Order: sequence, then structure tokens, then C-alpha cells
Amino acid sequence: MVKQLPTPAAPLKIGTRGSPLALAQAYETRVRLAEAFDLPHEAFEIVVIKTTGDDAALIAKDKPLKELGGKGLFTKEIEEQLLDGSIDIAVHSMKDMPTLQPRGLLLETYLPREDVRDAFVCLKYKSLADVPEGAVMGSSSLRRRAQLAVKRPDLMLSEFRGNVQTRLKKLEEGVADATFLAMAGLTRLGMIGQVPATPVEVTDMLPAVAQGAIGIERRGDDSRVADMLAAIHHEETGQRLAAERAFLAALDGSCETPLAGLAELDGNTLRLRGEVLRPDGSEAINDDQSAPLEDGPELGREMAAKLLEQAGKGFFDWRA
Ligand SMILES: NCc1[nH]cc(CCC(=O)O)c1CC(=O)O
Repeated sequence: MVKQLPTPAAPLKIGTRGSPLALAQAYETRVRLAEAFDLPHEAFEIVVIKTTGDDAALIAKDKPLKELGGKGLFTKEIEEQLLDGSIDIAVHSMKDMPTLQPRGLLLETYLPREDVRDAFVCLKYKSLADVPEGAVMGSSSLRRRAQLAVKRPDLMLSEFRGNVQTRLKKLEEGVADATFLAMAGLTRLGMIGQVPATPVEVTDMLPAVAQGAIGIERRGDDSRVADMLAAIHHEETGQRLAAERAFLAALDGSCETPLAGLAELDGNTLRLRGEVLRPDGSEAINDDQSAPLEDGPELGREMAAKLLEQAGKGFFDWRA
């Protein structure tokens, strides 16, 4: 079969969730593809897919995500449509992606990574250090909750979710005094400067594995799409995520477990920082190692094994 580029008459279908951030990520993918192949934007159709995790009724309950069904909550319906050919590619926040994809699908194309840091978001105080004893922090992220519990055991924690706009509204309503959001999301939504957000250095709060990275999933046997995606793949982001996701996979974690990891490149050297925590903040174990770039995934696995060994008995009981 002759390989053909998409046309306005037969557009390539880009599947995405419908949240403002998910849409911004899908539009960015469309712009990069259109520019790489000098095609009109109409050659790419954005297809919005509702997932179980988007169900407003579930989100409103402010329950921990784990109780709502765990892995694949925001991806199952999208991957089904990718497998049955209703869409051709799917755009995801890599932070939310399990380390294994369903049979028949590949997730190996990454766009250039955004700011990896978390942002302290608060209408009253400039930084976490200014927050008075006993204040209420809103977060449903197990990682951020555990990291906060280590740093500021005096603060209260409340479940806090919804898209960025919803969370800001909750702050205005006084549901919580402050929260954390990823800088990447705020940047991609064009909200930097419009919301009271202060970046938190990674030495103060190590980000989630793959934070700030967009991944594009495809069918494994679709060579036309594979060739197209190769043109927009960002290799450095791929190398960093390979190390971080090897670390995550070896810890059997997901975005809903309290662990953090960040790989950075300096020439041909890859530096990996990793952290695992007890959910209540009573203990945090860290490591910081460097290796030749090509050994990134191996370093990720080794670091995971070392942290597991240090953690000792009972540390991971929260996973049961
Ligand atoms: N789990 C939700 C989620 N998944 C990706 C992002 C932000 C964008 C990113 O980190 O790439 C967010 C929201 C947040 O943490 O503020």
C-alpha cells in the first residue's frame, strides 16, 4: 500500500480527553505535525473522548482516585478507540500513563518537555514557608500529600481535584488555603501570570515521574503514523523518560503512588533523582546518581532496587 499523508478530506484523527489542558496538548501536537509536513491544520482532526475519570459525578465526590478504579481511569476509552481505528493517535500527559500499554499499542513519541516543577498556588501567601501552622492544603496527589506531610506535618490536608479552573475556584471559595499544580499545565494553558503561582525548586519538591511531558500513542502496526510521529519526536525527552519510567516500573508505581523521579541530561551524562515516601510522611528515602546516557533505564532499575532494599519491611504496606 502506498503511504499517504493525511488530507483535509481524510484527516488524521487525534484522540484526547476534553479538559482544557488535554485539548491544549492535542492542539500542540496538531501544530507540530502540520508544521513538520507543511500541511493545513484541517489535515488533523481533534476527537474528544470522554473517559471514566472525566465523569463529573465521580470527581465531585473528592474521593481518592484509587477508590474510583485505579490504573487506566483516564485512558481506557481512548485506547479502545485507538485499537478499533476510530482515532489514529492519542495524546496523553505522560505523568498519568501506566508503564505498560495494552497489547497492540505503542507509546514512544514525546514532545519537548515543559517546566518539570510544581507550583505553589495560593491567594494569600507567596510560598509554603509563609503558610501558618494549621492551614489547609488541598491536594489529591499521594506524592504531594506525602511530601507535604514530611515538610510541614503541622498542616491539614484535604482532597482537592478537578481541572485547573475548578481548583482555582475552590481556592477562592476557601475550600483550602493553598494547593500545588504542575507548572507545565499552567504554562500550556497560558495561565502563568494570571494565577498566583510560585515555582517550587525540584530540590524542595521532587516532581512526579514524567511531569511536564506529552506522549503520543499509536497502533503498533501503523507504519504510516510511525513515520509521521518520528518527525516530531523529541529525543532528549525520550531519554529522560526512559530512565524515569524504568524507575517507576521497577517500583510497580503509578501516578497514584507516593514516589517522585527526575532525570536530567548534561551532555552524555544522565542524572537521576528518585524518592519514595510513606503516605503519612513519616519516612522518605532518596537517591541521586549519574550514569552514561545510554544506561539511563538500567540506572532507573538499580535505583528502584536500592530504594526498595533500604525501605525495609512494612514500608510499602500502603500498596496492598
Ligand atoms: N494528574 C493530573 C495531571 N496530569 C498532568 C498534569 C499537569 C501537566 C503535566 O505534568 O504534564 C496534571 C495536573 C497537575 O498536576 O497540576
